[in-house]
Amino acid sequence: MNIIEDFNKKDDKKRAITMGSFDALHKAHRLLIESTVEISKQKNATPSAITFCYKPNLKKKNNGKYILPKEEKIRLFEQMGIADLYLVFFDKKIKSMSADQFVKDILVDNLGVTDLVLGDDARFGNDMLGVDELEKICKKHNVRFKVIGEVRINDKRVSSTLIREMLDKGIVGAELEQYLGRPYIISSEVVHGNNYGNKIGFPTANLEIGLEQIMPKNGVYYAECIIDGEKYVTAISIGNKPSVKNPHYGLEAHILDFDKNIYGKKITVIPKKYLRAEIKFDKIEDLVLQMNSDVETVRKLSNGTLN
Ligand SMILES: Cc1cc2nc3c(=O)[nH]c(=O)nc-3n(C[C@H](O)[C@H](O)[C@H](O)COP(=O)(O)O)c2cc1C
Ligand SMILES: Nc1ncnc2c1ncn2[C@@H]1O[C@H](COP(=O)(O)OP(=O)(O)O)[C@@H](O)[C@H]1O
Repeated sequence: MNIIEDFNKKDDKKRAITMGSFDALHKAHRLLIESTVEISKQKNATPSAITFCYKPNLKKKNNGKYILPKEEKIRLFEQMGIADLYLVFFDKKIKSMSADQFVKDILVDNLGVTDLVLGDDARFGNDMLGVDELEKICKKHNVRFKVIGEVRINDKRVSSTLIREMLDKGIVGAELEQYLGRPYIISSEVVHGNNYGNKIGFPTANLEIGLEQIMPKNGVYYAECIIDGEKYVTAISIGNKPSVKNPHYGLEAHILDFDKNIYGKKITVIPKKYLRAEIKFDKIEDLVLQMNSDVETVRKLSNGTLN
């Protein structure tokens, strides 16, 4: 997949394109991308997408927080068959364009767009036009226009806001994934922690999480973890570990039946079920007892002796 960082490079490709912030790359987003890829196949066009770059301090929406880290978002676009991904800052010049100018000057003249696929709530241009007006503009410039209607599951509209609310409530695993249409994963490099885990008999791989990344609510979860392509049953804790010195935010993973040095490795964690809130223990022995009990719960959930 090509990652293109501005709209100025012209070529002679014909493109079917979709556009949006795609914060969660949830089920409705996936339908937009699937439709773009399908149209591209039929029309022999290049399947393309436009999405926003992150500028955490400038992007006020959702306090500058996002669900998908940039790297993960790129991976998902590629996996879904997008060939050209425009990862572009919406700078002053683009912001000041009307929808008509954007379609004509950027989409048609620069990018060679023949087909535009948008969600039913899409709006763009300094005039913030919605899909009815955008359809007319596309017609005028000979761009075929397709709107993907609302996606509802269990009577809820699938949206990035819904996904954010679910993560805030600690909803992960199958329940969350039906709205995402894909596994929910957290991928990061294993870094050094306080070196305390081994001392208390519970080595925990520490994953550093950017403060801009929206995470499931703090607490202990049953999870799986993928290391070098192998899957392991895992107990994770997300939060500030209030019982120990140097409390700081992160994700800690105790991998069951595992004993290897994995510092520096990129590992993937798949949270499956929220178990409990973080507790501030006064005595480390109590923390260890609780962690033992968590591991037993996780083991039972993984072998089906507990639901
Ligand atoms: C399953 C599990 C449950 C945990 N529960 C708590 C908790 O309730 N309270 C807490 O302060 N820390 C909790 N932790 C975090 C531990 O305090 C932390 O893993 C330990 O201090 C080792 O940290 P280190 O890897 O930085 O050395 C938990 C960790 C795991 C893996
Ligand atoms: N079962 C296991 N689960 C997690 N990490 C393990 C396990 N066995 C060995 N390790 C290794 O031990 C490290 C964690 O040990 P720990 O004492 O908690 O140190 P730190 O505070 O640096 O995370 C992991 O980063 C990993 O390299």
